[in-house]
Amino acid sequence: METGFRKFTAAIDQGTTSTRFFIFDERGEPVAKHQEEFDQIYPHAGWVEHDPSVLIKSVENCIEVATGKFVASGYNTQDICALGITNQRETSLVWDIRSGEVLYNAVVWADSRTAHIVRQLKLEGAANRILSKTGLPLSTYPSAVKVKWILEHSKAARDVYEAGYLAFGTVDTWLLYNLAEGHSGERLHVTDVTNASRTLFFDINTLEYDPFLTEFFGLEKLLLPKVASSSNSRAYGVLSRGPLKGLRITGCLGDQSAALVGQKAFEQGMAKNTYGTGCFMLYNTGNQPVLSRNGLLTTIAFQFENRPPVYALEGSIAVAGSAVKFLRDNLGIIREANEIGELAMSVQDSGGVVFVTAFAGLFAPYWVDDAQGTIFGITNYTKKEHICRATIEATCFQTKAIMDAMEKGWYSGITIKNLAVDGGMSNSDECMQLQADIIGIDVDRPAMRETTALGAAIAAGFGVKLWLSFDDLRGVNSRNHRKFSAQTTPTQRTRRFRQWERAVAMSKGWLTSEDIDKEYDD
Ligand SMILES: Nc1ncnc2c1ncn2[C@@H]1O[C@H](COP(=O)(O)OP(=O)(O)O)[C@@H](O)[C@H]1O
Ligand SMILES: O=P(O)(O)OC[C@H](O)CO
Repeated sequence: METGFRKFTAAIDQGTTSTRFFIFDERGEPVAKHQEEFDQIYPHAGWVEHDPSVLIKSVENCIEVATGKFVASGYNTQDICALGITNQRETSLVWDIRSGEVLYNAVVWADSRTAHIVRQLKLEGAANRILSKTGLPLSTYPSAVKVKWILEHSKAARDVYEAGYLAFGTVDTWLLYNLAEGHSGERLHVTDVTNASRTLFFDINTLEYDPFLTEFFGLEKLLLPKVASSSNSRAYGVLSRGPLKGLRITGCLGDQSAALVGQKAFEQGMAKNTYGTGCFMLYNTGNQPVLSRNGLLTTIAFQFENRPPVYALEGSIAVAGSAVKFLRDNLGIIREANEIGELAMSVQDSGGVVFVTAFAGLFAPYWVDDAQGTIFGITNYTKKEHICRATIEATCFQTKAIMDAMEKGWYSGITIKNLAVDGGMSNSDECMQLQADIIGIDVDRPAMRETTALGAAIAAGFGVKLWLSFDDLRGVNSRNHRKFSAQTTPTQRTRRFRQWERAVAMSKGWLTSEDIDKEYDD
């Protein structure tokens, strides 16, 4: 049994596929955790929703079970000094601020039902202005278009909007609204700068909502959450129920930002790549937002209290672990996600198969709405092992395309010397070896790969002054990194990547404008 006074930090990690709760010690080692996968709702092709009440329930369960384990190990909950929240970004919810009644399922970031709205909005010629304010392209990915769709299709939401009571939130805001309260017992409607920077309502230069943007989307009456720094001693209140009731919440940030913090990539020039449901590379550009001309996003990486924001260039891949899940749940090629690596490596190569996993168009650096998942190069020789390999390679090739886009940009003189990785798919040695083989630089994986949750816990720890400077984190999550080095020649890499690029080019234009404009009944 552990004795003695220790300071623990806790983190809720509400991801796309699962929810987790962690309690970390001061070296960033998890001492208790619980994780639950929850149902994805796919009402039509390209649509993805989450049940808002399931999100809350899964967080409550995870807190309850992990806290039970913590106490059973002899620890005292009084020694947990702060809680951080991190979440899938862009996923959008609306509710009646008077009653808390939710008015539609959460429309998930990867959902592409808004392709027709985006096509129309692009015709208005404001895309460049929007990009320079928000760092985001007009696409199906950010929140604004999802909310616009909800208002066009849900009478209940529209009525509450017209009456001026429709609250909007990303998942962090939704959780804080339901599971927390302010220091005077008030209900919270709050978010952090990183989540706000994914909505298309927020100007990342001024750190304020921009009326031009809400007007552009026709959403002037929407109630937007207050925006606070990612590490903040007061804005996020305390937990209002459960075994950790009263625990201060002093960290809140989007999951990709949290992973950057968890990897301790605090300085300009540091980058990380997180292989979760999707895969997201963030490159720290310091205190200046840098706009990309090569299909990357500009985002707020994090902002600690009383400090200026830190920005990042981001390469977002919509489908990574979700393609592994697709092989498991839809095709039945594997029974468990962790089988894919071994199967992929049991063949010498993909046997000429290239899988463009554009389940809902392609994100960075391509931004193609009219692509759909396409498998090229199938022959009589093709076995499921080749498909497994091509599935992993799809994420690895997109990662290479993003690295190229970052390095090609004249704006920052970026060279990435090694790639810090984490997230579900990074658990597979085989996936990480294939990644190194495709990019030709070292892949660096920490032993403790729950960096997203750790990043939220670090933000929370700063909010209660557990740590005062980034130097204080020297001992946190620094043990046992593993390096994967390329076992390919430059010629092999170039040849394989060209084949991938050819496949991407051929997958474009599969959906016609008629397909895109097709509306389903709600
Ligand atoms: N050993 C593995 N090999 C390949 N993919 C994996 C492995 N373990 C998990 N995954 C994939 O990683 C994803 C989950 O990663 P995670 O970081 O938990 O995602 P999220 O935060 O989006 O919920 C799943 O889609 C799963 O298919
Ligand atoms: O659930 P993840 O980890 O793939 O992350 C989702 C992203 O935040 C979406 O932008």
